[in-house]
Amino acid sequence: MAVCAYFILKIPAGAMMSGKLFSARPRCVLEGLGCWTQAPRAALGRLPLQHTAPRLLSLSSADSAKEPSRKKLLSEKKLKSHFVDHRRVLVRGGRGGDGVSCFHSEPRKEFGGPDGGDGGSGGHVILKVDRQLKSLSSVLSQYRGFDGEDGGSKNCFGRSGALLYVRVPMGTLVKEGNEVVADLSRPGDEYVAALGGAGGKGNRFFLANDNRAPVTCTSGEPGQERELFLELKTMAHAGMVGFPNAGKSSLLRAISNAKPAVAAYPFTTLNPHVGIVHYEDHQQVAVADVPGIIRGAHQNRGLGLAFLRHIERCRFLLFVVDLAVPEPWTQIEDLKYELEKYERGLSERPHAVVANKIDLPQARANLPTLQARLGGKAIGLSALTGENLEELLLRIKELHDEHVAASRAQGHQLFRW
Ligand SMILES: Nc1nc2c(ncn2[C@@H]2O[C@H](COP(=O)(O)OP(=O)(O)OP(=O)(O)O)[C@@H](O)[C@H]2O)c(=O)[nH]1
Ligand SMILES: [Mg+2]
Repeated sequence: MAVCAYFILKIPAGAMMSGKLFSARPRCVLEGLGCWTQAPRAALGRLPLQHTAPRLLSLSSADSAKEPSRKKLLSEKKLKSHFVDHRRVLVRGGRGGDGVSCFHSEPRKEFGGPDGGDGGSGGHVILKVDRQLKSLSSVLSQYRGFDGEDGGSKNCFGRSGALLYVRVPMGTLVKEGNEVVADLSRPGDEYVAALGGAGGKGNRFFLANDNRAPVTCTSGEPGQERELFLELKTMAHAGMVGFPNAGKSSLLRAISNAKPAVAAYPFTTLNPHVGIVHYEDHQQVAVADVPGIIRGAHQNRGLGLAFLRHIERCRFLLFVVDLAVPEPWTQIEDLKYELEKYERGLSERPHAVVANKIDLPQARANLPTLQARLGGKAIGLSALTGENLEELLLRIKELHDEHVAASRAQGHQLFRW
């Protein structure tokens, strides 16, 4: 199944304003709020709102000063045609230029000897990471490198073909057949997809003691030809997984400036969306929202699991459950089971459990049981009203900091959006 996707990356204009740890709340919800201070974790459940310094976490917003964006949002269906997360590409290196056979001749120098130059070599086709790209949609189905120029008389060598760069998004996996040949997961990564052909030799090259007038010249070689499969694995720090309608997209809208569609029917989200959460210390955490998973997704029920490739590389996960359904804790078991079916060990990544829709009475009643089952680790909140969002934000930061520390200890390069 061809999974197409599009993700929205919007960095709020207010993000760089000083004194804002986080700024992306819809105005209607938080209008009039001052700022949030970092309260002790135990007390966070009750949301103490304090209008005191120091400003650590601000949900009042730059938005309020900002004019609403007039940019028209694309529907999920349209996004599908804009965002491509896998592509088959035929790449062929440039052909080498031909060598030339000719002889030097000038007045009073009848046998000037061979002077046919070599052809230039063909240009390579190179895949190069471009951090601005977020989809493979700009990648065409075929690329042919630039040909080398033919050689010339008077020992002139042909010019080599220029390199042809194909820009791909960060997180592109290059496969040939079933074999992974390159993983372009860091900024600036390059991969030579097809080598250019060698240039041919002119007759000057064949000059030898026993052959003073060679007429032989060779033609340039064709470039390498390969069929490659590009697969995009979105690179975000956190990946949100949950059943359809759990409120993942609502949550992403609430904590970042991304605008995924929200509706009361399942499978509203068809494409991954990435939103950026901005913290006061200028840290930016990318959070990905993917389509909903249902029980049996590994047997291709619902939208299947193919889109999980977009959270495969997330450093930590957010399990989002709808607390208003009967026995919401079973959702977590089902989600973990499906993740394990997709990739072993995926469900054991560092994670947080987000119990959404706490504003509903039946949800509030379910929270103590869920907490008891999870040892008090669930974060009860409401994406709709904004209740207790800051506990989630702090937990995301905690998980991110742990990941940063672990990466530094192992000497890994950190990636930034
Ligand atoms: N009462 C209440 N409703 C919510 C809350 N969060 C989301 N909803 C509603 O739940 C419905 C589904 O929300 P979405 O954000 O689209 O859910 P989703 O998990 O992204 O769903 P899919 O994209 O289909 O997987 C919408 O009608 C939301 O308005 C909440 O905190 N409280
Ligand atoms: Mg959604």
